[in-house]
Amino acid sequence: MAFHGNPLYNTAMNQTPPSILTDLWEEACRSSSFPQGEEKALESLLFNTFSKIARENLPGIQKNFSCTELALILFPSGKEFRHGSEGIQIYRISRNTPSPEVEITTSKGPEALLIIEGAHLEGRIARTLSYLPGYPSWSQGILIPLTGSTGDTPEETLLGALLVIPAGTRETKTDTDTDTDHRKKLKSYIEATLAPPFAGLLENARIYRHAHRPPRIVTSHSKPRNPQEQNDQAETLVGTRGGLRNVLDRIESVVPSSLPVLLLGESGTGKEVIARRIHHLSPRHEKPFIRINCGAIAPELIDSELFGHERGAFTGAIKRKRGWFERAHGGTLLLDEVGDLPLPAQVRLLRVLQEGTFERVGGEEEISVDVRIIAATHRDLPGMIQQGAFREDLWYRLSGYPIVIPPLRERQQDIPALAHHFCQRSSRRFGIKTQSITEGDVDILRAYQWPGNIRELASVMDRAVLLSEGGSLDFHKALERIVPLGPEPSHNINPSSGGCHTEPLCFFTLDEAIEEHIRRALRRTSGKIEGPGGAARLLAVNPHTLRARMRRQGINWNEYRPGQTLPDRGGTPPPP
Ligand SMILES: Nc1ncnc2c1ncn2[C@@H]1O[C@H](COP(=O)(O)OP(=O)(O)OP(=O)(O)O)[C@@H](O)[C@H]1O
Repeated sequence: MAFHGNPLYNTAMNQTPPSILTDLWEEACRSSSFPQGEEKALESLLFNTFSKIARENLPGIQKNFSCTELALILFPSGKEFRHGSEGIQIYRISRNTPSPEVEITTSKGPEALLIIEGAHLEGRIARTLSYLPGYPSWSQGILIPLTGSTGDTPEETLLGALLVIPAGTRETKTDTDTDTDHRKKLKSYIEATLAPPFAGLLENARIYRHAHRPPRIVTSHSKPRNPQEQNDQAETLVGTRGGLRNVLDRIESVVPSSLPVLLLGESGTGKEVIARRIHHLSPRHEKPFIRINCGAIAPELIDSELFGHERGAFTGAIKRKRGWFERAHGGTLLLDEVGDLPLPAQVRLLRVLQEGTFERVGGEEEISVDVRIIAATHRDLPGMIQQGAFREDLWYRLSGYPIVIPPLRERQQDIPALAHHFCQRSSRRFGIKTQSITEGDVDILRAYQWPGNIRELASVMDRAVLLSEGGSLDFHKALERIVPLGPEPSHNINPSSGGCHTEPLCFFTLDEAIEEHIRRALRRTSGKIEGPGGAARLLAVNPHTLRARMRRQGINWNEYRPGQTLPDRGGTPPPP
């Protein structure tokens, strides 16, 4: 068999490269092609991602492994599925075609009763396929069932199957033992790495189709409560006709259900705004929306904050306290910076997600809650999984419906609308009437990279409006304040190296550089963190995020308050 004896291939079998999952998820989330059906998503997933996977993780796959055909078999959902095989869709992808095209076959073929009861899933799929005309040799391929949950119930449903036909299968009448062994390894490799994301993709597609099934029923719940709220929503989420359109489509699809949602995006891209939007549009909108910044709670208090505690559970627990899960009952809980959750809390969270139950700290009573979880993070969770800092099972639970929010630099079409929005907001806030934004201004804003994303744009606009004193806006000036053109001599000189201009002698680690940058901001703001003139605005980050970061890096804001003794390091950067 083609992949026979390739040591690199065997190495790849033993690992689950997280980049594969990330690539697939990102591709699946970014793809706006679900409305047109899965074929487009498949095209990009299979031909871009699968070949990337092959290139990066299974060296030699093209020469040696070469699967001749890949097929995705989709089963009709729910009741329809139980009544027969009509409606099975088969997406055949042949790698031998010079310019690959996805061939779609919809089976109107013979009725074949297929009831999924968990056991012998694969045998049943294979049997059903054998009824379909034209694919006699498929039974020799590697069949991976793709299961997921398409509704609010945790029950697993068969969504489809992935069929990989290794080269030579058609010609080979009988497999040798070694071949079978390799096929088994290949199967478990695909199962571990590809099946979950593919199942997620299909689940997403189904939810999307379900939500867009004509005629659409709009319940009174899903309408905004009053015109004011409608205005608020329209005002807070800018970009819905531009770069956020795909995100909006995905939000619309998920709001009717209670599926957990995972918001992925850099800091300041609007994850919290989007989480609020999901809540407001959902049937839960009259119940609480609670946001918790997981990174801002001291690790020893996390359990008690999330799940509550009983009186006397620990020193200082003078009375029973309900945790955030209980308080959010019926509503939505945003777990912001979920990557900062310590591992023991991750275990408890997993249990709530799986069973909907937990106990208060120091308590025995089992409490059940009905809470929609939205998790958000700017961190690389798959990377953290590999380092053992984030549980893989929790990642799968949370990422049932991932939404990737693109950074501002990748959605420049939103810049004019956002700039106008924030210009009006800043003018109102400071009572300063400015001249309007010109095309030249927009060009300047477009040329900037926005590492702090929309939060940074908002604070640049605050600065531009303040500096304008009622005249024209000067974005060169407003941006200069954030990106100083030259180094600040007193802070950027490393005494041990004789200066920072000789790069290799004063190359700080990223953590050191971040720490020093935060300290500089605190020096400027005299220890003020939040609000106008605070370090969070200067750094264009959320104050909670900044506090969490400071705690992690052992920075005490108090040291920078007037009248306090300055820390030893003063203006000196950390040693290289
Ligand atoms: N699409 C948008 N339209 C209008 N304002 C937005 C939009 N996205 C973000 N903002 C504004 O940008 C700021 C940052 O947004 P938000 O706090 O939601 O970002 P985040 O991704 O959750 O950041 P972090 O990861 O640092 O917590 C907020 O003031 C928010 O109102």
